[in-house]
Formats: sequence, structure tokens, C-alpha cells
Amino acid sequence: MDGIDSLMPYLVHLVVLYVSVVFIYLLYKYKSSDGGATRNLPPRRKGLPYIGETLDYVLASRWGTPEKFITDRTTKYSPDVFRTSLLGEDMAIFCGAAEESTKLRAYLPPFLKPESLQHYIPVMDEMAKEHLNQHWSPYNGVQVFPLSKKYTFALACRLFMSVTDPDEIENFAKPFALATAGLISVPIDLPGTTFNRAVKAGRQIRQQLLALITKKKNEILEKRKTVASDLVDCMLMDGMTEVEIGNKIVGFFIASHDTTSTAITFIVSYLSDHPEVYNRVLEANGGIEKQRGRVIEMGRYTEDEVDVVRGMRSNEAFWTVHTTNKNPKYFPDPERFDPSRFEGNGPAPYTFVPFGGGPRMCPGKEYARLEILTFIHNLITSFKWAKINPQEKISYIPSPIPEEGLPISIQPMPN
Ligand code: HEM
Repeated sequence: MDGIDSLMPYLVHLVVLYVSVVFIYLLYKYKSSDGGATRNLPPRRKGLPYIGETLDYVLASRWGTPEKFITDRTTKYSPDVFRTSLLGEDMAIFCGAAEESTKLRAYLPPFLKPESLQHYIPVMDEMAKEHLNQHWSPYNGVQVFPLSKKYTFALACRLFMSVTDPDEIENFAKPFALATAGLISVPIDLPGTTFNRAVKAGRQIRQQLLALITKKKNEILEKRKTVASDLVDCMLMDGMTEVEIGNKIVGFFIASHDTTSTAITFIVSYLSDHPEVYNRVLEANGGIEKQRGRVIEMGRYTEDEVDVVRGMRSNEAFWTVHTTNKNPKYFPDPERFDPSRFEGNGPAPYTFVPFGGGPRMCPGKEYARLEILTFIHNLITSFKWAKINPQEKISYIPSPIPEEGLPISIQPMPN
């Protein structure tokens, strides 16, 4: 009894503490679910202090249902827009075609202009052929996802910084993989954590980049170069500092790498699941010359398409591309793989937005299209392929990834 008596004051404190925490939490929840009515803003739930609804958002992606986070809230609040709190920011989530827009001038660095892009086609073509010959054999168990990454990374090294030596590419690729793994990790900077490895890898990449950029700067000065050979040259000639360029290049690598390699991977996957579409794509691939003509066409389209989705007062705005692109209102039976739905006049403005919209719209979209088209053109005219595991699962971290890397068996195309 004595023991329990001496513990009583602690127990009482513990109970009081527990009740207070629960009370404060309920009060916070009650206050934060104001529905936005007071300021005529879209309805919202704020979630937990600081992290808001970040955890629900990340978990929905991890469980392979990234749209669930959105549909749960659109069902509850409004089909077009609601508010939430992600990563400490109060933001509005747009779930349909953006309505409010303003014309702005788009910024396209010289490197991504249509005229420049045309010069990359032979390089893309040559590198795609080289990669397919070197790495897509011996025709069994070829892992599409890692190999697509290898190709898009090597191409970026070549076009962004004129790096072609395989060892040097590998020296960038290794720390880059560690750094990107840390982008979505628990931010605990202790030895052994993913985050810690990413921070170290990030430092290493910056050092390597700084050395490379300084070397290229000296070359420009010594040789009095006036024509840029790559993206780094473009930026140096534009008067940017070495550190600024390093940061931009890291950003370009992050923006261009997983996006294009994931797209290539899923094109290979869908084509193998849908022979009727595969046959049409094969038929359509008359030659790389066709794509050459399209660059100019696509370039004009880019410069015109410069509308902006406006943020809401002080709130951050987050337009959910995923739910917009899968909205049955614009795309009947959205889960069905049916590229023919884009034929004719194509989708209504702002309903199909894989590259975003407005002044922040992906500046690399034509580069990405060319890179993907060139690679698929070479693949489909060289090989026939079949999935080794048609039931392979897809993980979302946060972009979709086939869990086994999409192994396929391939055979050379009969002549
Ligand atoms: C399939 C491939 C790609 C997809 C789906 C994609 C998609 C996107 C999206 C949705 C955005 C955000 C747009 C917004 O906020 O409205 C973006 C931004 C960006 N993308 Fe891409 N992208 C791809 C490839 C590329 C490539 C190849 C490059 C570079 C050569 C690139 C460079 C960038 C940059 C620099 C930004 C940031 C723009 C800014 O913050 O103003 N992307 N991309």
C-alpha cells in the first residue's frame, strides 16, 4: 500500500496532463474545422498541429491510393476545391480544370527552346541506340525501370554538362540516387539514416558540380567560346554564378530524371498489356524524321500556353493533377488505358495537365516528350517484349514504381 500511496501524486499529475492534452487537442480540432465559412474560403480540415494532414497524404500514396486523400475530402467538402494543411502550410487544393487564369510570359531558357531541342534529337537517338545495344541484352530478365533511369541520367549528363565518360556519369549517379532517396524521408540527421546519407550525398554532388562548372567556365574564357555546348554553358554565358548554376543543375536533374524514366517504364508496361495499342504505335513509328517535324509544332504551342492558376489570398495553392487527369467528368472510364481518347481535338483546356500549368508549368515538357518518343521509337523498332511478371505490384514513393523494376523478356524485331 505504501508503494501505491507514494505513487499517487505522480498518477494524479499524469491523469491531469493526459486530460489537458486531450482537451487541448479536441479544442484545436473543433476550432480548425471551421469549414472556412467565416472568410468565404473553401472548406477545410487542418489536421494535427504543424504537420497538418501531411501524414494522411503520404500514407495514402504509400498504400497505392494517392487519389484517396483527395476523393475523401472532395466527397465531404466540395468536388472542385478544398483546403488542408501540408508540411506546415495552409493550402487550397484544386481538383478540376482551373478556372481563374491570367496571361503571362513564359520563361524558357535558351537550352529548352524548340530550335535548341532539334539539335538534341540526333544525340538522343544515338544514345538510345547505344543503350539498347549495350544494356538491353541478353534478352531475358531485362529490368526496364533501372535501365530507363540509366538512359535518362546519362542523357542528362551529356546534354546538361557534356559529361560522357561512363565512370564520371556513375560518380554523379551514385550520390544522386542517395540524395533523391532522402527527398521524402523522415528528417532525422543521424548517422545511418536515409536523410543523413542524402545530406552527405547532396554535399558531394555540389562539390563535384562546382569543380566541373569552374572547369567549364575557364574553358569558355580561354577559348573565347560564344556558342554554348550544353546547359551549364548557357547559364555561364548568361552571367550566373557557379553556385547558382550548381543549384539549378541539381534541380534540373531532380525534375527530369524520375519523371521521364517512370514515363518510359509505364509506356513499356502498358504497351505490353495492350497489343492493339502496341500495333498502332508500331505502325505510327515510320521514322525519327517524323518527330523532327513535330518539334517546331510543339514549340509554338508552348509559347502560347502561359496561363496561371492564382493562389488564394495568403494560402498556398495545390492543383491536384492526378484527380484532374482522372476525373470521369472529363475522361469517361478514366482507369482504362485508351490513348485514342486524346485523338481529334484532344482534351478540354486544363483537364489534362501532366506538366502542370501557368508560369510554373514544366519548362522541360518538350525535352521530355522528345526523349521519351526517341527512346520508345528505337525500342519498338528494335525489339518485341513481354512482361515476366504480369502481376507485378506498383509502389508509390511518391511516384509509381514497379516493385521488381519491370522485368521483361525481349527478342530482336524480325527484319
Ligand atoms: C514526363 C516527364 C515530366 C513530367 C511529367 C514533368 C512534370 C512537371 C510538373 C507537373 C511540374 C510542376 C509544374 C507546376 O508547378 O505547375 C514540373 C516542373 C519542372 N520541370 Fe518537369 N516534368 C517532366 C520532365 C522534365 C524535364 C525533362 C525537365 C528538364 C529538362 C523538367 C524540368 C522542370 C523544371 C525545371 C521544373 C520547375 C519549374 C519551376 O519551378 O518554375 N521536367 N515538371
